[in-house]
Amino acid sequence: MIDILVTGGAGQVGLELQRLAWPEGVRLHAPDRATFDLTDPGSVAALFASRSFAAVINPAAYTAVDKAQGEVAAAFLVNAQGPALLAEASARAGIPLVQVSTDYVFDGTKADPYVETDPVGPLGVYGASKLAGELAVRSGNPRSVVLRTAWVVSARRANFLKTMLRLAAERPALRVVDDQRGCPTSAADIARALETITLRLIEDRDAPTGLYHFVNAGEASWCGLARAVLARSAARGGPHVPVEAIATADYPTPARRPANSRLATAKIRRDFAITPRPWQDAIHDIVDELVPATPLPGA
Ligand SMILES: NC(=O)C1=CN([C@@H]2O[C@H](COP(=O)(O)OP(=O)(O)OC[C@H]3O[C@@H](n4cnc5c(N)ncnc54)[C@H](OP(=O)(O)O)[C@@H]3O)[C@@H](O)[C@H]2O)C=CC1
Ligand SMILES: Cc1cn([C@H]2C[C@H](O)[C@@H](COP(=O)(O)OP(=O)(O)O[C@H]3O[C@@H](C)C(=O)[C@@H](O)[C@H]3O)O2)c(=O)[nH]c1=O
Ligand SMILES: [Mg+2]
Repeated sequence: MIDILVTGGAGQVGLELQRLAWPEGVRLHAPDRATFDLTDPGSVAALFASRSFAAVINPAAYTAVDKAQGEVAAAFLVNAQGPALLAEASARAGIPLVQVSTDYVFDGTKADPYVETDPVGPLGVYGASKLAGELAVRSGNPRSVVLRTAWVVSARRANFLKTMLRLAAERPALRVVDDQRGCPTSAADIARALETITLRLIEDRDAPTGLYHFVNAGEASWCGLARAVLARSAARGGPHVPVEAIATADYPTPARRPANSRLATAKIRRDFAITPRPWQDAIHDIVDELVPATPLPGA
């Protein structure tokens, strides 16, 4: 039996990893936070002593971008110290580690999509803590992949897509920033990419390691994403309201966010033969799950 440890099993990506059909003979272990705290050295040691894993996937994180500005220690504990402990334990066990990271490691000043070799420069605590996690993983376990993704959406847990549907049901109109551009990405698609990478690392000692970007194809502003979500909702008889395009200056937040955090995916396409689908297709699947189609009158 091939046992794979998945952290943060109740999060967006952790849940989708468990919804995937894994090959026969592969078993996921996704302990909840009450039974496994990745920031506690004793908890990590006990889990690794309890069975021999073939690989670790770490999507667990402190993901509250604005709140992190006032909770620096808590963000670094989960996003940097946790990954450092996992890197140490997995390296000692001689197994690969796949870490999930973020587009918010970039400052957003580049005109084009970011590639893996571009310099980083996080604008906030969340991005800085995730960057520290990347470095801890890469230095602590050479058999590791750090997968940067962005703008994660799914039908479960809290995310921007679900916020837009909720607000559309509560308000006559929405105002959403149109000058931050990125790549909306389905948690289910991230889970499939993680599966491909992890199985490859388990099977092949010479599998590629290091930094990779994975996002759905295409790009959007938050305003564009909101409009696409509500258009799909409207088509199914769900909540929809007009979305006004505003500037970042008109929507003040505690954390600064990059104006451009689009990620280029040529490297993961080449090394892992992973082909991301357009973000619009992913958004349709998720909205369709959340907004059951209303039959037409008389139908
Ligand atoms: N969400 C996004 O838009 C983006 C996310 N990412 C990265 O992708 C990864 C997955 O994100 P996503 O699925 O959205 O995250 P979620 O916030 O949905 O889930 C994170 C999970 O981590 C768990 N967790 C937090 N602290 C600990 C701890 N100390 N020990 C064990 N588990 C812990 C949470 O537990 P609990 O259930 O108790 O809250 C939760 O289940 C993260 O690494 C994130 O940084 C990258 C780009 C965009
Ligand atoms: C709710 C709302 C947000 N906004 C703006 C605020 C912000 O600039 C932008 C996105 O809002 P959110 O706070 O939902 O998104 P944010 O928490 O910044 O999302 C980020 O999460 C972390 C975990 C990541 O790693 C990133 O890739 C990214 O997905 O939209 C509006 O303009 N109008 C609104 O009604
Ligand atoms: Mg948020």
